Amino acid sequence: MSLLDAVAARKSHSKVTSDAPTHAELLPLVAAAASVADYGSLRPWRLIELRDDARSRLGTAFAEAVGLEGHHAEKLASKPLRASLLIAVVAVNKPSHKVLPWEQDVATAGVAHTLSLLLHDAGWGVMWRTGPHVDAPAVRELHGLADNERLFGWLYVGGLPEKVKPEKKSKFDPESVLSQL
Ligand SMILES: Cc1cc2nc3c(=O)[nH]c(=O)nc-3n(C[C@H](O)[C@H](O)[C@H](O)COP(=O)(O)O)c2cc1C
Repeated sequence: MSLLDAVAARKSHSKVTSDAPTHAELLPLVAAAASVADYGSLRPWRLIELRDDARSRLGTAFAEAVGLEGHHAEKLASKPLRASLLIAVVAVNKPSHKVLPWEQDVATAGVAHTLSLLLHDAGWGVMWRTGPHVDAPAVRELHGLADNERLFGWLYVGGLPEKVKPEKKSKFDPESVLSQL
């Protein structure tokens, strides 16, 4: 499959099986994703794998963030269990006289998009999720974020279900976004 076809075929998978790539399988994909354009080569990002109990702890942090208890808390706390592997995307704002914070954030987003594409291409189901509690203190604390760090959400990663819903994406007209000066 050409790169063009692989990129065009990417779609998110909200429902995935409990399979997940191993740490060793992730490494070459992360290494390739690190090739995104990065002004000043600051590498203003890092990634954190959440597996097993770490996902439950994230769910507890979600519930703590909104002060929920009982059934509602359980429902919210189960959200991170939708995939066996969550990859937290962390933007790390590095001190720089020439590279603005937003320019660093763009590199971080690029890494997350590229990694999700590579995972998709490797046959995994991926969905990037943030949700309303991504900046909550309990969630930040769980990930051990420093003051110069911000969570850009999680790539939920799992196996592709046998029956994947047929593509419903509407046709996109590139002329609508590509103009000329
Ligand atoms: C930074 C970011 C955060 C997102 N957060 C959520 C989210 O919390 N919940 C959600 O349903 N979709 C979220 N999405 C959108 C999905 O990842 C996905 O792109 C969307 O469902 C459209 O599906 P598609 O990627 O197949 O076009 C987010 C996307 C990005 C880039």
